[in-house]
Amino acid sequence: MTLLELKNVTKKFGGLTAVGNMDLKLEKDSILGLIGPNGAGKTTIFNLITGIYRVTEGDIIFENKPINHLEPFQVADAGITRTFQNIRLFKELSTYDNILTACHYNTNYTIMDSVLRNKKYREGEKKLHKQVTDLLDIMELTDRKDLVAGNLPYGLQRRLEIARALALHPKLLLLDEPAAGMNPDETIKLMKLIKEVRKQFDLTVLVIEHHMDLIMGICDQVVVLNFGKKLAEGNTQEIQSNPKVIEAYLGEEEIIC
Ligand SMILES: Nc1ncnc2c1ncn2[C@@H]1O[C@H](COP(=O)(O)OP(=O)(O)OP(=O)(O)O)[C@@H](O)[C@H]1O
Repeated sequence: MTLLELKNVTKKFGGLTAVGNMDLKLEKDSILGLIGPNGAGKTTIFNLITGIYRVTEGDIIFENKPINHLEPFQVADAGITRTFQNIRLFKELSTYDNILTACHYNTNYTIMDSVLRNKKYREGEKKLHKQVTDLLDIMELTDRKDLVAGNLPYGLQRRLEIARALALHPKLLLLDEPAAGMNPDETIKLMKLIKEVRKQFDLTVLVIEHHMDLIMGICDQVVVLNFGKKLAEGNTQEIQSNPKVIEAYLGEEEIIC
């Protein structure tokens, strides 16, 4: 079943076509990798899906409904969350509180309940605490829960961003360069975590990444972009042996991995 579809999507910035006539299908429960050289249009696609940018032309369909007119918070409500290329945590808050702020989105008590500290509020808070504790555990951040997020090592900040995105119970998770700045050991650990959370949360994942070992290690399908256009798509083996991809992108592998 197709969860997300881009139909003939174009995004122009003035005279620059960042994404041109893009068709893309993302099957439910799959992990799709989006790769391509710098400036190929990958992050623009994330910004279009999440409502940060408006399409110039075309449609974005999620669960059979168009979402390209929705505001970012409505896209999140529909079940799509993301992480950012440039980490966007609340750097002064603790690891725990960063996840808690996202979990608060799921509460059903009112301001009045919290002022009165009534049963509904207390039960809601207990549920929140459990959600945060579970996410800390899954992302292996429990022993850092009291640390200020800005002081976490880079790799753990990236894991915290994923934990925060998961707090909204997404159906589709968009990861923008989740392994950027990570060493090989951290990358291997991240790959394992992404596979685990995909299963545990029944997630579909769209991931942008320059680390080819991560893409080739976790993706079911890969789409290669070049100058805002689709250059190739297929499974990891097909992509690795595609001469057009090798020429435009994978030939650079030694530099980017
Ligand atoms: N808000 C914007 N205004 C003008 N041009 C933009 C804007 N956002 C992106 N672009 C341009 O669109 C093109 C695609 O950019 P995009 O960030 O999507 O590429 P990318 O594939 O994600 O690159 P990278 O791997 O470096 O992150 C680039 O030429 C970029 O300069």
